[in-house]
Amino acid sequence: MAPYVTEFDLYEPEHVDGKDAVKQKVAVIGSGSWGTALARIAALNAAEKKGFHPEVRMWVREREIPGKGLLTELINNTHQNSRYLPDVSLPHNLRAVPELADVVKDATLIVLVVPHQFLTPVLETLSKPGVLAPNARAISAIKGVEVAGDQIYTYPSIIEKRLGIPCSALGGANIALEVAHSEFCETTIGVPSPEDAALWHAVFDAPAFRVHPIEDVAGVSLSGALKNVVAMAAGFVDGMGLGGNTKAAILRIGLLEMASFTKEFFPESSSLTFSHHSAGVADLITTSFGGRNRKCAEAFVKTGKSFTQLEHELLNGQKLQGVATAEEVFHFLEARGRLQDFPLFDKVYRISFEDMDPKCLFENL
Ligand SMILES: NC(=O)C1=CN([C@@H]2O[C@H](COP(=O)(O)OP(=O)(O)OC[C@H]3O[C@@H](n4cnc5c(N)ncnc54)[C@H](O)[C@@H]3O)[C@@H](O)[C@H]2O)C=CC1
Ligand SMILES: O=C(CO)COP(=O)(O)O
Repeated sequence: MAPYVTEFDLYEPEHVDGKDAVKQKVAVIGSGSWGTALARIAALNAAEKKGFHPEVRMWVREREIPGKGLLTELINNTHQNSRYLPDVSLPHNLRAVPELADVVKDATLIVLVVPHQFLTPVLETLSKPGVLAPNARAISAIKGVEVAGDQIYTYPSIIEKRLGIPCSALGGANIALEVAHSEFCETTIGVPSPEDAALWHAVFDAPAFRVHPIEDVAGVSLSGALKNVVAMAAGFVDGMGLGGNTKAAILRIGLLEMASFTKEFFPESSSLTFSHHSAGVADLITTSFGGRNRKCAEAFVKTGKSFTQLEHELLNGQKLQGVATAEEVFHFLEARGRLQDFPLFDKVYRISFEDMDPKCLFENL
């Protein structure tokens, strides 16, 4: 079983003739609310810590903002990403860049944080010869899974395979706006080696953003995906006007399904990831009270509108991840003939996609 917290030595840059042998260069791919919040922390740390290139680049999908100009210029001139992270000042060493290849040029530490729907074209560009530095390593903060028939893949495993570089996972009770306002919280990073632990800890650890590395990449990534499905169930509970007892019961049952799912299909993962870490129980709680999946699921029950419409109306360009994950997980369990042991995951799908009455959520739980 993976240890409770990985032991690692704090990152110390190597020196040659009194100078840093390697300057770590951080690139952040994604500039939504979470991408911008993570880029902000990485840039604050890079400006202060030894061994880091001071500029952090963030990939921004270029667009014209009517009456205001190009989005990248707007972010670089105002040092704010007003669309996705309003009223948050960004450090001046964080630079918005529209070309993906320019963002990762010479980068040694690459943070992937696009909504999972948009990862495929990103990986296509990054996998072209010469785009990535040979010593690059990645971390995924993406919450979702990919399913093909009866096979399921986490994003770090997809990234690692496609790009041929080690990939860690970052996840925790981290609502982006709260993190960007420096409200104290924790995050978990699943790492393939102590070296990755040291580097990613150096990139992200901050007084109000405590980073705990563990040797469970799949567990961290999966818990981030599966808790979104449970958070939808929590939203259905809110939509039906039910109280705290019901929601707590749903979270407990959901956490058990998350842990059973991981134990059965990713046996190398540790059950401690769910019970002891921010990526598990803590992320489930915060998302089920303050997340976008919860909010849209509540409105789904109250209004009868589709999730596509609610995403458009309620999220101002941000993306819902739980609906797609509920669908992926349902089809995977169906293909494996294992739906009967995951009644909560099953119901979330049927309520979302098959017009099942939300009151049926509690049957067979
Ligand atoms: N927002 C949050 O509080 C947290 C989010 N996450 C995860 O981080 C990942 C990224 O989420 P957010 O940063 O919140 O993004 P978001 O939900 O704010 O989405 C906006 C982002 O999507 C991009 N986008 C929209 N349409 C696109 C397209 N057609 N092609 C490429 N990109 C497109 C936008 O440029 C922008 O970067 C997700 O997997 C999410 O679950 C994880 C923890 C916290
Ligand atoms: O993952 C999150 C918090 O850790 C955010 O969840 P939502 O996508 O539901 O807002």
